[in-house]
Amino acid sequence: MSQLRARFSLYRPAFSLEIDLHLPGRGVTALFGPSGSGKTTCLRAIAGLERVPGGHVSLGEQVWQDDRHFTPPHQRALGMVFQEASLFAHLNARDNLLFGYRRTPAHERRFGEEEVVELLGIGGLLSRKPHQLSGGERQRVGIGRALLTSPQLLLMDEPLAALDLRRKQEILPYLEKVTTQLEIPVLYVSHAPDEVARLADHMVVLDQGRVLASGALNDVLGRVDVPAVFADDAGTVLSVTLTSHEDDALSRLSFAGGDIYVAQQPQPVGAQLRCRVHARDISLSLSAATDDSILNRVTAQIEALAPAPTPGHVLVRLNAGGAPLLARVTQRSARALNLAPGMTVFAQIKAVALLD
Ligand SMILES: Nc1ncnc2c1ncn2[C@@H]1O[C@H](COP(=O)(O)OP(=O)(O)OP(=O)(O)O)[C@@H](O)[C@H]1O
Repeated sequence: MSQLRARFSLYRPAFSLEIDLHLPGRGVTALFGPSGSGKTTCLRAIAGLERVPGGHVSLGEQVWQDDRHFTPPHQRALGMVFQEASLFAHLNARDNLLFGYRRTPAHERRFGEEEVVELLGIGGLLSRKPHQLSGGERQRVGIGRALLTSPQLLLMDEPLAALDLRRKQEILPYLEKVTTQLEIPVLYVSHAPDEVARLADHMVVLDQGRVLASGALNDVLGRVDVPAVFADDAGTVLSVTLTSHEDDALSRLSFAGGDIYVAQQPQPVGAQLRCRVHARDISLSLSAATDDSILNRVTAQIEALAPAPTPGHVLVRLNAGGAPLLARVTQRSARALNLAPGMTVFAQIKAVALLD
């Protein structure tokens, strides 16, 4: 597995970036942070588009930059996808797709045209010029073009940011297919926590040019010391199994920490799903009170507490059968209940968003 290693510093008059990352050579790593935190600059430096003297960038055995050596961007085995797919206006979708493919030596080609066309569902679009495509379709062709250069790393800079919500929903399943079916690591820039929760396996949090956290998605999402960047969206992702469809229009989702009931889901029993649980949707209780209308309640241990970004609140990290959960409660309630690490509590889950 080719690990991505990036270590460099970059100085501008009003901004500096300090990067020292070891990233997994598989799956999707989200590079997350507020506007201006340095995400795009970091990606550009990895691509070689931004000069970072003294830095080191390598993918597995391939050293793209070190003290003695600098591989120019076009010789790095990487594909880039930006917010707007910059397709060649005079070429139809197929010729755009094949642009990089034809320039890639046959023995270096990893994916074929048919495979990529099918994966991205763009078979019906091939004869169209870019202006005859919707924004989402253009983006799918742009992703296809990047893939057909047979990259060993895909860099995506907010590929969905220019699309409205409907188009985003339309393209997300294709992105998921690309990232799960092709064995190609993806570094994915986003400032949308829900997008990250849906797509990423690994996460790096940048703030003001510094790496605040880097690790497995839930380890980072579950940290109580970095949520200022998540603001109101703090929360974790649960991996669950759909274990029954109930006769009152609910489906049961099970994980090691317990069961959760949600509105009936279309997937069959046995399906593996991911769901997002926001800290703002979990309240805590010391007893398993059943005289309220809350349907979902799991037992959990408190692992850590820290001030939440919202005034007057604390974030509580919980362990529910090994799964991390975050709860946001008022400081007043935390004091009244004497919440402390090691305590067993009942986490009442008011809402769950299915990601699949
Ligand atoms: N060419 C440039 N010259 C000088 N400063 C720049 C240049 N490009 C970006 N910056 C500054 O560098 C900082 C980081 O910018 P960058 O685009 O990497 O942030 P970002 O996290 O990708 O932001 P966004 O989410 O808004 O795209 C910002 O303060 C920005 O104003």
